[in-house]
Amino acid sequence: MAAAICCPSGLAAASSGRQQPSPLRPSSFCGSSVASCSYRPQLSLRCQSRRQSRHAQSVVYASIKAPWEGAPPARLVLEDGSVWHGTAFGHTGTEVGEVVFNTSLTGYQEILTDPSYKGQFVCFTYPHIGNVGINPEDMESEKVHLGGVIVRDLSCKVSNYRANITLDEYLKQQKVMGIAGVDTRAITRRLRVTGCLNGAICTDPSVSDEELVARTKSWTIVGKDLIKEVTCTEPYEWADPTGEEWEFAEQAKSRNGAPPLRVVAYDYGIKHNILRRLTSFGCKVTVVPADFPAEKVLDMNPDGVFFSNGPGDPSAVPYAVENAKKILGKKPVFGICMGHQVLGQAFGGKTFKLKFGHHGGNHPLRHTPTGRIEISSQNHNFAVDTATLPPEVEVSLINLNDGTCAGMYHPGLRAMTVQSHPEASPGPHDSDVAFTEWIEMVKAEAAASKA
Ligand SMILES: NC(=O)CC[C@H](N)C(=O)O
Repeated sequence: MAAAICCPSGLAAASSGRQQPSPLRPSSFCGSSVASCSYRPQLSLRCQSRRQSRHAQSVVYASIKAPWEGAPPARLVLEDGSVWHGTAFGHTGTEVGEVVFNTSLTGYQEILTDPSYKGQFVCFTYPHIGNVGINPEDMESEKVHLGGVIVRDLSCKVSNYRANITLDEYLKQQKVMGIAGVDTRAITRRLRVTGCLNGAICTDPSVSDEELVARTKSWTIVGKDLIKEVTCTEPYEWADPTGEEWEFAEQAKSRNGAPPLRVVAYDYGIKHNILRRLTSFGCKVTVVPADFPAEKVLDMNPDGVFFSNGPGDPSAVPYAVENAKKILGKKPVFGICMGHQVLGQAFGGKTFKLKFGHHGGNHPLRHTPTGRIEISSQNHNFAVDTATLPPEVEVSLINLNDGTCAGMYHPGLRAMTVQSHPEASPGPHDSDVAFTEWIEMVKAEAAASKA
């Protein structure tokens, strides 16, 4: 049975009486032998404040026990029947979601707090996760939205002057489950062959593998409106720009003295760095809930309207598409990721589910008008079907890994979209030019309306 070959124990092993994983050797957690591992048990967090810690402290020791000491066993059960035994971190219990793999080498905190991962478990292909802890500055939203975290090797120490909590502690606080010590490479290869699979992470030994498989099979992300679970409830203003290290875009640098551009941003699960980036480009941003009526947005008479990233199936949010249709042609619009998929449908196109999606920081794109190649950060499982788009829509960006649509222009409706994340932090900045392009469009329209 395939499961028995590529994971330490499959259903066959479990049903033959082997319910618990064999104890993991310490070396499988910290990547070094016990003797060379500098983990110190039971020390409280030593990183007090950013300024104090910047020069004096570079290492935060976890207040938790070493991951292999006393951590409860956990299982990841996939809907194909494979069972992956490991060790729990974060919250305990049982959770079901769609398993996706992310190939980013850095940025697990940004991934955890990206609302677009709602309903999904992220399997990190980078083998060593947790080494920079969690800090208050790199949040992409107020909380963790994804359903579960799958890692090969949970770091036993935190080395980052900005960190104030370990990954394990943060996930406990957030009541989100993690499993460590599983073969993330084998899981990723499986997902690449079969496509995305639903999975269950479970720390409860009284729940059988068979029951967990059944639960994964009766769950689906398709057709679910997950946006309503992550959007804001009331409109709010955003005023915080990106920091100095982001001052590489001429457009953002030359904003001084210019009156702000007024932008309304639909919040489908908006990432903070999108808001910071728009602010850096001179926008005064009002964020509105996902179902905020288009008429009210138009009454606010903004210079431009933005449609954000967000979780789940874009075909399950017709109200968002209807609002977008009412705004198209009346204001310059820009959509990122879910926003791109909503606008694609508003243009008349359809979306479909990719085999295993795009999740990582090194996806190559070609900008069709110029031939420019961008390395982009990506996180999506659905895509716009170019064959369904009307002829007025130009496919502006193509994903060079699989030829799918990564961006659109609708010149007649003054609309542009990108499927990738030009704001990605951390991430390549090649796609930041998308903000420059849209801001030019908004400025031109604002100038024309005043003339
Ligand atoms: N990052 C996003 O906005 C994700 C878009 C959509 N939820 C998808 O998975 O395709």
